[in-house]
Amino acid sequence: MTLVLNKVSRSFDGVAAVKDVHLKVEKGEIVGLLGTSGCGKSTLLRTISGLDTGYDGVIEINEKTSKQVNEETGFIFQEPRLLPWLNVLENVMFGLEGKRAEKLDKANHILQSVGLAGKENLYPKELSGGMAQRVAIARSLVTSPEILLLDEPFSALDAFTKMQLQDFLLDVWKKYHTTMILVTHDIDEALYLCDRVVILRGQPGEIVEELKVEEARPRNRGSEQLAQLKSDILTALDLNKQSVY
Ligand SMILES: Nc1ncnc2c1ncn2[C@@H]1O[C@H](COP(=O)(O)OP(=O)(O)OP(=O)(O)O)[C@@H](O)[C@H]1O
Repeated sequence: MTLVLNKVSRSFDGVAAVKDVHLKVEKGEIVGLLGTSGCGKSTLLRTISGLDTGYDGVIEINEKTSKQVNEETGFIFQEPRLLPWLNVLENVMFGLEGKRAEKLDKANHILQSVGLAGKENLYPKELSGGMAQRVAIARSLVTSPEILLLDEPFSALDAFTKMQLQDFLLDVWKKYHTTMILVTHDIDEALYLCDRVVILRGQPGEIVEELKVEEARPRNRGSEQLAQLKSDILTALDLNKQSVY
């Protein structure tokens, strides 16, 4: 098991944000965390990454517990957070340690492997939103994280770019089999990408349901199976109301 959360709770100033979360994630799984605003999805992701250590309970990554920033994890935010004074290659090299030649080699390799060859010398202001987010993902992958934590990574993008980036993420997964935890508000995105969708509800947020998405990839975004799962998720979120009009 790559990741285990055992009875994880987090409060801020005595107010509970998440409560008694149990979650197990297998190596190479893509797991979606879905829930309405404020149910603690980002809080959970931050505790897993070690960016937030003020939680109760136990988090194990590869059977080790640590309340430090977990080097096994990479974090992708909603916005790319590239350094504007560095070009694409330098941004990807930024988080690496070691000799410059080795860093260059690794950064060039990852850029090549995720289809960004030829973009090395561009600066962030010259990139589209989608391209910048690809670079952010490459910057994270270059450190070979065991688990990629993605906090609404495509929510700032237009619908078409978003779909392209979802396919980009699946290409990355095919190459590296990186375990991924994806926080999203977008049910279609969760169903297109994830092996399993975990639904949180309430304040404090608690896991209320988990659904497996059995459909083989590449998935058909309009399939009946995904439509049925979407309906199940809306019901679990209490959003599948029949019209009374
Ligand atoms: N640093 C903090 N200090 C105080 N309260 C916080 C802090 N971080 C989160 N919270 C509170 O914890 C609860 C959960 O927040 P969180 O951002 O994890 O929810 P979320 O499900 O990710 O929401 P959204 O979907 O809107 O991003 C909220 O009530 C929020 O106000």
